[in-house]
Amino acid sequence: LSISWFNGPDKWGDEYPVANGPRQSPIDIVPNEAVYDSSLKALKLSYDPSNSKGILNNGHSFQVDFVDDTDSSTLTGGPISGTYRLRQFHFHWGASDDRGSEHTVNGIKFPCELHLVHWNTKYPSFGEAASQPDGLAVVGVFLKIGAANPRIQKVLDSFDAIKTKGKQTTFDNFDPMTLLPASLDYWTYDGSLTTPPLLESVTWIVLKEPISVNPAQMDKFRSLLFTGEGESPCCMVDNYRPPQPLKGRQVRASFK
Ligand SMILES: COc1ccc(/C(C)=C/C(=O)O)cc1
Ligand SMILES: [Zn+2]
Repeated sequence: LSISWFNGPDKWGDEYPVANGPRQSPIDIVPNEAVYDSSLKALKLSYDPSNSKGILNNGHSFQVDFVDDTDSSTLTGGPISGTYRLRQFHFHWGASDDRGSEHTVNGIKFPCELHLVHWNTKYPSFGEAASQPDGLAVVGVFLKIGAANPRIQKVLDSFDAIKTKGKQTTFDNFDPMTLLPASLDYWTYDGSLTTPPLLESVTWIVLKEPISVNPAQMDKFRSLLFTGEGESPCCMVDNYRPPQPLKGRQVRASFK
């Protein structure tokens, strides 16, 4: 699966017709139009740091992969029923601080967005779950420019070892809980993967409260390359899909 952002999101529809489907992501979240749903449960995230395996430059972002053969790192509660296992987390960011997030809020773009990808254990595998309408649950967290974030530094410090496409390195004992904001208030809606194959299998859970990074930390994201070793270097930036048509979907809020 090699998607290049050069034949950007506008052309994905040629190869992946679902790109123009009824439940595509990301979307623009309009808080005033979100419906408070008192039946929404609190998010329950329970992660085991020993499950973190490695960090990989996959040519369109980087991801931290988790051991997901037991229920030791899970998402329950929130808008979902059953148990979803953490598979990986990754980010999307811009070439400058005025863009980079996939979801927007009242049209506002954040400089970066974190995605924690979980899959429904009612299915036998991640791949199988990814093709089911209730197969995945992704927690989205906005990053804003502000105070330095000591908890993200371990991720950034690994970048020199994964600068180019296909490079990976070990990444032990990392607790993704440390990347979450104080409040777990969220918006939720039915959507899709935001990169090909754009499968419409994601229950999105977007946290209202951003976390912060300082400008130097944000610049570190931009030191990664889309390109492989020995190829003419192309900075890994602007790896975000823009908001897609809501097509009548309702966004619910877990908070008033
Ligand atoms: C089955 O192949 C897949 C490829 C990518 C993805 C993800 C997790 C995409 C995204 O983050 O938008 C899932 C499955
Ligand atoms: Zn993503």
